[in-house]
Amino acid sequence: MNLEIPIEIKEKLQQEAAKRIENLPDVYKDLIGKPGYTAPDASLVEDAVIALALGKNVLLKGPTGSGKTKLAELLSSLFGQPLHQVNASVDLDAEALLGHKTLSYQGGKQEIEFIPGPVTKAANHGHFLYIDEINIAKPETLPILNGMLDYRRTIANPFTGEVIKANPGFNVIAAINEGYIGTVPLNEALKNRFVVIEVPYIQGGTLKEMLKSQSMQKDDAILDQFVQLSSDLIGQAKAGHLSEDAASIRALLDAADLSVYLPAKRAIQRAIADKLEDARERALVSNVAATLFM
Ligand SMILES: Nc1ncnc2c1ncn2[C@@H]1O[C@H](COP(=O)(O)OP(=O)(O)OP(=O)(O)O)[C@@H](O)[C@H]1O
Repeated sequence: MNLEIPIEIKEKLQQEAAKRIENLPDVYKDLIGKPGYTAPDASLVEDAVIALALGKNVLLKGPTGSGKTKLAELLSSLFGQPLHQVNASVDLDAEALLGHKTLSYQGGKQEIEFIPGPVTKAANHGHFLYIDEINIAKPETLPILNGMLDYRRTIANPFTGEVIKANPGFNVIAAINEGYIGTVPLNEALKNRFVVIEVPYIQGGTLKEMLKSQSMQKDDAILDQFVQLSSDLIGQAKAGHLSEDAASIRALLDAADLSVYLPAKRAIQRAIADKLEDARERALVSNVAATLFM
């Protein structure tokens, strides 16, 4: 079976992308190749920009696949700053944040060299730091960052004995996915150092616009059905019948893309239902899909 994207679709996508890029102000041009973030309302981006401009740390709080990483990329590009990223995990330790020592050979001589990690690089260069899934990290790891997150904007580097000082332009964005399995409530002292921006799943007309620009599915009526599917899945998740992941926009985009080549119900089964652990949840997603798609 030939799964090559039809040339007309590729060309159309390229033309649309070129048109959008042409109309962008310069600061957005860093986003070329990465479709940007679509906000549920203008105040969300505006509040985050103001908080960052005032030197506050911003905590993006929202369910999986709600666009937190896209928003962090947009914010750093609006400030014209590169983004250094930490993907938190239970194994996250001081070395993964600050850097590590290694042996190097200079002119035949062995030396100990410090390789800076994302926090050190962002602080030294006055860039943005993005800590994704910050509430998955072990609670004892993150207090290392406290000094960097408050007015001191410095921390002692335990590996070199030097002080790491944040240069102007340094900003911190973190993301949490509250209630997700494996996460722990964020330590109060840490949470206290952030301004919180809620990042919900986009809905209705905003979701349709985003799907139109990011999905390969271009059929207006089918996109409307996907928007309705999203709303129904969010409703079921809110009522406690489905886990929040089922309503992820990331999974919805996958389903919409697949629906160009597969019947929509099968696309939804592959991209959304089959990811769920619980058989009843899988059946519920299939039933919701069956009410909307033939
Ligand atoms: N509001 C939005 N604007 C633009 N794209 C979005 C939006 N919401 C979701 N997406 C799309 O959904 C996918 C997931 O987005 P992203 O990785 O930013 O989510 P996330 O909230 O960081 O997810 P996670 O919590 O799983 O890390 C991306 O392909 C992105 O393009």
